[in-house]
Order: sequence, then C-alpha cells, then structure tokens
Amino acid sequence: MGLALARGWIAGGLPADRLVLCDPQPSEFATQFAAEHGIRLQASPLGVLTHVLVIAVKPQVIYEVMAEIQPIVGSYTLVLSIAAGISLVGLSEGLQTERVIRTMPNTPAQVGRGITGAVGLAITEEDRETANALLSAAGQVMWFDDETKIDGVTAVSGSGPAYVFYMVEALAAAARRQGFDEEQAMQLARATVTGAAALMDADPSPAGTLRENVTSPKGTTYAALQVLMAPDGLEPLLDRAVRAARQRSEELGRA
Ligand SMILES: NC(=O)C1=CN([C@@H]2O[C@H](COP(=O)(O)OP(=O)(O)OC[C@H]3O[C@@H](n4cnc5c(N)ncnc54)[C@H](OP(=O)(O)O)[C@@H]3O)[C@@H](O)[C@H]2O)C=CC1
Ligand SMILES: O=C(O)[C@@H]1CCC=N1
Repeated sequence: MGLALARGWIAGGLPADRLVLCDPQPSEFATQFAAEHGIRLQASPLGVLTHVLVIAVKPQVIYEVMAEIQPIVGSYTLVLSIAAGISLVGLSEGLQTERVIRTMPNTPAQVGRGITGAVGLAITEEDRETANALLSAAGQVMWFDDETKIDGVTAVSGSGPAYVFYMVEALAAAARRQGFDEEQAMQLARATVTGAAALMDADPSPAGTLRENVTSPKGTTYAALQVLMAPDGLEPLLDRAVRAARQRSEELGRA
C-alpha cells in the first residue's frame, strides 16, 4: 500500500527528490519503481531529516519498527500512519510525538482514485494541510474527529476494493456456469464492473436509481435482484463481512 501511495504522489507531481523510500528488503517492484523515477531507496530512515514520516509497515511489526526509527522523529516531523488498527495513542507512544495522523487509504490510490479516512492527534492546521495535500494526490480524503470511525473506514473502503474484485471473480464463475470459457467469462465480468463504476462516476444519480434504470419491470434483472435483495441476500452478507473486518481492525490495535 505504501508503494501504491508513492505511485499516486509521483503521478500527482511530487518531485522524486522529496521522497525517500525505506525498506530493509525492497521487492523487485519497489527497486524498479525507485530506479525508474530516480527516488532514493534505502534500508532504514535513520539519518534522514524527515519532515513527513509515512509509516506503511504491517501492524504486526509496527511497534518493533517504531522503536527502531524513533530517533529520527523530531519536533519538525509530522507522522502519518496507514496501518490498520494502530491507534493514535499507540503511534504517539511508539514515536514519542503527538504530531500524529492515523489514516486509512485504499489501493485505487495508485491511480489517483483512492479514498482515505484520516484523524489527527495534536496537529496544527498546517499539519492537516500538509497531510491533506499528500493524501488528496491519491484521491478523496475524509477527515474525522472521532478515531473509532477509522476502524469503520478500514472495513468499508480500506478493504472494500477486495470485495469488488471478488465480485468480479464470483460473476465470472457464474458466467462460466453459463457455458462461457474462462477468458470470455472474465471479459464479461470485468467490463461489467468497470463499466458500471465508470457510469456511476459520470452520473451523480443515486446508486439505487442507476440500479432501477437496469431493472425492466418483471424482467431479467428483477428476477436476479429478487435473489440478491432477499433477506438472506447481499446486504446481510456484506454487513457480516464489514463487521468481521472492523473486528479485525480493532484486534490489530490491541495486539
Ligand atoms: N493493502 C491495502 O489495501 C491497505 C493496506 N494498509 C496498511 O498498509 C500497511 C502495509 O500493508 P500492505 O501494503 O498490504 O503489506 P505489504 O506486506 O505489501 O507491505 C509492507 C511492506 O513493508 C515492508 N517492511 C517490513 N519491515 C519494514 C521496515 N522495517 N521498514 C520498512 N519497510 C518494511 C515489507 O517488506 P517485506 O515484505 O520484506 O516484509 C513490505 O514491503 C499495513 O499496515 C496495512 O494495514 C492500509 C490501507 C489499505
Ligand atoms: O487487509 C488489511 O488488513 C489491509 C487494511 C485495509 C486493506 N488492507
């Protein structure tokens, strides 16, 4: 996810010499990305004068990483975390600063179409503007005063792209059962979801209206929606999925 953000920032015009990527074992992709854009890539941020420190490691290793990098955090450093579940207090204690922002982006950030939820601890208006400039290069930003909202953002939009991609996989599987080969099934499913998303993007009508526009009276869509909108249909299923993601976000924060 850190690289997705970095790609969004570079695509959005952030000069490469303002960015230092730190990873003790960078992937081939990260190495290539850094080389291609002339971005400094190093094992650790120790020694870097850091005005904005973006922490994008897994929640399971974040406390260990914070203990290691705390010395680079000074009064001049604004900290921005994207780690699921890790609280403002946890970040503040780990890095010995209150200039901390907890965020939850999502992977469409890499094409500038992400949405990020954000909440700050003791940040100034200037800190908020700095973070907003970075985050909005990757898409929309929603600020909250209540930190618990970030667990909800994580469960809805942070994890959400995976739900949509799975919907494509499931629709393609259903298409295969209708006799299409794998390639045809995936083409039909993928174009349906990207096309529907593009239509929703272009037309501000409520999603319900767009759905009704597809649904001819007593037609085929109506028949399908009788199944999807049944009491045991998609809504309760998504509700369970979102609750499970939220619970996991809360658990990661306690671990
Ligand atoms: N994936 C997503 O859609 C989203 C993820 N997030 C958050 O982003 C964070 C990363 O998740 P994700 O991108 O999925 O996971 P990844 O494993 O893809 O990314 C974590 C990266 O951090 C590297 N890393 C490990 N230790 C260090 C270290 N000491 N210093 C610097 N880098 C290190 C890892 O390397 P290695 O693989 O070698 O361990 C890996 O490349 C998590 O906290 C997650 O909650 C937030 C929003 C959305
Ligand atoms: O799966 C995860 O834990 C991360 C957080 C949100 C999306 N991916």
